[in-house]
Amino acid sequence: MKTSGALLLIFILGIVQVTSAQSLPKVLITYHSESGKTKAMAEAVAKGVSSVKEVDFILKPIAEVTKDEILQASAIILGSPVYNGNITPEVQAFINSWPFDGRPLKNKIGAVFVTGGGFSIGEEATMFAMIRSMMIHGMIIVGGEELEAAFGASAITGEGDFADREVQEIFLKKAEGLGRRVGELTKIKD
Ligand SMILES: Cc1cc2nc3c(=O)[nH]c(=O)nc-3n(C[C@H](O)[C@H](O)[C@H](O)COP(=O)(O)O)c2cc1C
Repeated sequence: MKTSGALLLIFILGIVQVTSAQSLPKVLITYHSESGKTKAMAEAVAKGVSSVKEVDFILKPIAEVTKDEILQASAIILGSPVYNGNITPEVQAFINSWPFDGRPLKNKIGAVFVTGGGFSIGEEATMFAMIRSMMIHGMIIVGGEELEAAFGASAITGEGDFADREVQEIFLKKAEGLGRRVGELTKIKD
């Protein structure tokens, strides 16, 4: 009798654990990156999200994201390199693939990050291209923790001291702060 009681308790605890693991809000961090700079920013965003307890995240390139992952995410943090002052065609195609009928993305949190070769040759325009699309879907837009990441996190990767190097710490910190803020707000909201 005692043994069966203990087994029942273990079974119930197992169910509770599985249920609570399943119900954690999820942040989808996704990006396009050809030479690794935007990927490095995405990893820093993930570091920020992972510092928040009871929030899960998925980190993967846009090419690997499924429709279910988009639908199930409580927040989407999207990253693009700047190409000719804009998002890349791959990021545009990804956004175009988001389900629209019934506006299933409405009230999900949205945030953005970019990397661009130079100062003031497209990084803000690229952030706003993604933000505009997110707002068309009814998403709630969130900027970074710092004033210097007000619209999202950006990194300069090809000009002056920032050329021919890894993405610099000052930019990675902005990305991390963005992830942490989105994580915290996702937790409050869900
Ligand atoms: C086709 C192409 C167009 C680009 N256009 C711009 C641009 O308009 N402005 C800018 O700041 N950087 C531009 N860049 C530089 C990239 O945005 C920059 O190198 C970025 O960090 C690359 O990201 P990735 O390493 O994740 O691919 C361009 C790069 C390519 C390949």
